[in-house]
Amino acid sequence: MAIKKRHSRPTAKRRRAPVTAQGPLGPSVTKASSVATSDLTSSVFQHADPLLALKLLTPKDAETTSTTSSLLAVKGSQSASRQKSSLATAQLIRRYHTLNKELSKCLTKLNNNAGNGTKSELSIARRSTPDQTAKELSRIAEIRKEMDDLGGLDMYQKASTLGQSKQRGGDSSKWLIPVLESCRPNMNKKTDPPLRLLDVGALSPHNYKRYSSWITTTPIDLNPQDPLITKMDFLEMPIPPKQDQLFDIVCLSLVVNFVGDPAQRGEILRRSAKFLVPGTGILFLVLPLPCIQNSRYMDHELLMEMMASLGYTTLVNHHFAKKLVYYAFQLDRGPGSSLKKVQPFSKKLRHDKPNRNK
Ligand SMILES: C[S@@+](CC[C@H](N)C(=O)[O-])C[C@H]1O[C@@H](n2cnc3c(N)ncnc32)[C@H](O)[C@@H]1O
Repeated sequence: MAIKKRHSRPTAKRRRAPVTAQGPLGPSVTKASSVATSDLTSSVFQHADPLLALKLLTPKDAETTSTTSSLLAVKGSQSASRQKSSLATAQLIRRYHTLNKELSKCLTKLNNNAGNGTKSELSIARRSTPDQTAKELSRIAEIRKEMDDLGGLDMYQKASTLGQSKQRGGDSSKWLIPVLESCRPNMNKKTDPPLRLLDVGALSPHNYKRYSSWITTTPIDLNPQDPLITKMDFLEMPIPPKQDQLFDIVCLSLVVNFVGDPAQRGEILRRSAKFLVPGTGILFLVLPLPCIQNSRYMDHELLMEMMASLGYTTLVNHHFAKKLVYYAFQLDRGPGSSLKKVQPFSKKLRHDKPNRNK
């Protein structure tokens, strides 16, 4: 189904935003076994189950979410000093993303080798030798070590917080607010029930605080940087069982691109629809501009098709800024209507240009 464009672009006021955090949702985090990482002994590599071997390679005190985000949330065990220059923070963020993606690829391969992949993945995996598995494990240990040396997820988040500081242009909520206002022109912000916003991957619990009279926020993150943020993996967050527990807004600001595994990226988008009120719910999606404008495989039109297949048939608004792209989609699926099985979108070359990202 084609996406309809609804509103013209609002004039976003440049404000830093803040909010009300809601109660705990119940963490879904497990600790991985605490065995030294650097000790890559051949006995580990010879382990019959590569996933078990991987656990043995998990750094001491590393925190992981259970299955879905697997071992991506490596927490820095060393206190690296806070990087101040914007170049340094940008470099750190970029390197962390690259490592995260490579780590996901290695983990997927191992998972397939352990017999947990799809049919076609498994047939490829069956051809991999113990040597290849050992190589994979060794590379995973190297990646983890580098992530840890960088300061882990914690340092990545601190760098990202710097990236959203006032001096660097503020956080992305300032674009969303006028969009929400345009969606609810008749809302009485003082007397109407507040809009419920789920902020996934929140670095601060205060992004919408300024609007707390009409927006109530539930901030969650894999590794909360503030006690008001609930420690929660969105991929494991229980889907609200009742209609009146659904959210009016789900915010995925720079979260989808953070996730290294393409299947998990898709799952995050697919899941978002299950948390929203059908008919009025808004998905706020923020991505780095190159993900849409400089990719060989993805562009604005394909994203529209994918989102429409999930029920997001109205593009309420979008904005291509210098570095980021902002989307507000409305979940149009009516109450009670079930989604047809979504056809998979296979990886197809759309822009065969040498300077485009792979
Ligand atoms: C680049 S930061 C984005 C922060 C903020 N939303 C912003 O716009 O600046 C990505 C955050 O997403 C979080 N994240 C990634 N996957 C997640 C998941 N499955 N559940 C919850 N948080 C997740 C990471 O822990 C990280 O803090």
